[in-house]
Amino acid sequence: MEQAIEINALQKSYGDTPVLDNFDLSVPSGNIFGLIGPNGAGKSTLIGILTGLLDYDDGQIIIDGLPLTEENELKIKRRVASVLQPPLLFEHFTSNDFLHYICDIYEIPSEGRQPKINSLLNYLGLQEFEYAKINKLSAGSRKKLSFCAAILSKPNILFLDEPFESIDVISIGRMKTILNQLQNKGVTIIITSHILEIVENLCDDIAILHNQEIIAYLDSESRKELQKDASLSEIFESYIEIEKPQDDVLNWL
Ligand SMILES: Nc1ncnc2c1ncn2[C@@H]1O[C@H](COP(=O)(O)OP(=O)(O)OP(=O)(O)O)[C@@H](O)[C@H]1O
Repeated sequence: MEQAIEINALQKSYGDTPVLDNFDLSVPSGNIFGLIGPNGAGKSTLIGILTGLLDYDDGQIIIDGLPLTEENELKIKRRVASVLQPPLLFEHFTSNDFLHYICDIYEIPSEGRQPKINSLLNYLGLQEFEYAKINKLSAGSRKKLSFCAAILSKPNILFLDEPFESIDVISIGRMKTILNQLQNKGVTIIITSHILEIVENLCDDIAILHNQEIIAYLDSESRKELQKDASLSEIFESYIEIEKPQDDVLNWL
């Protein structure tokens, strides 16, 4: 099976503290891939590295068949898009100007652009904010706008770091519909989320990141087997060894 992303022996530390240690991961092409893990596990750090925003110390990364080197960086950036946490936006642009700017960067033809922008804004409940300055938008609207920008750039690989945080249920449903359509077109989607019910329903393969490495990789076969008797939350808890607090620890409440 072709891999959209291949990571070998990746090392990343902040100062003396390792976050990813001898880290390996492959994501199959066309997968909606869920990366889950406790707070501070390193999910955003990994997404930051894969989107070229963060440096790493050692290791090999191949994205869409191209080794992540300085030479390939621009080519890779043209093939991937991301929604980061917090989303990267230009605060003083209007929503509409921002989306046009993204289209310019990705050389999306100007003909037919506005109807595409409007249909996305409309579909995700952002139409009334078309001419609003981004710094006036709510947290959920900012995230949805960042999602629109990522979709407009027509990526081969889409990185979504906590895409559903602050989003209302109707918009979540619509984002999921868009993601399923993109998958049907062959796009690979990598999602980090703490909302395990969504990950469970939306994702194909799921990996658990903990203690600087992938401690479990659940492909569709192993998920079928494990999820006969347990939800993803229960599976997650069974893998993450967290010291249980004593029952009376919050008696002071
Ligand atoms: N710029 C930074 N400098 C120093 N340490 C950092 C920096 N960014 C992240 N860290 C640390 O790296 C570790 C991994 O952080 P990261 O944000 O990647 O985790 P995460 O899995 O995305 O967490 P969460 O689920 O809470 O968003 C944490 O211990 C965090 O404190």
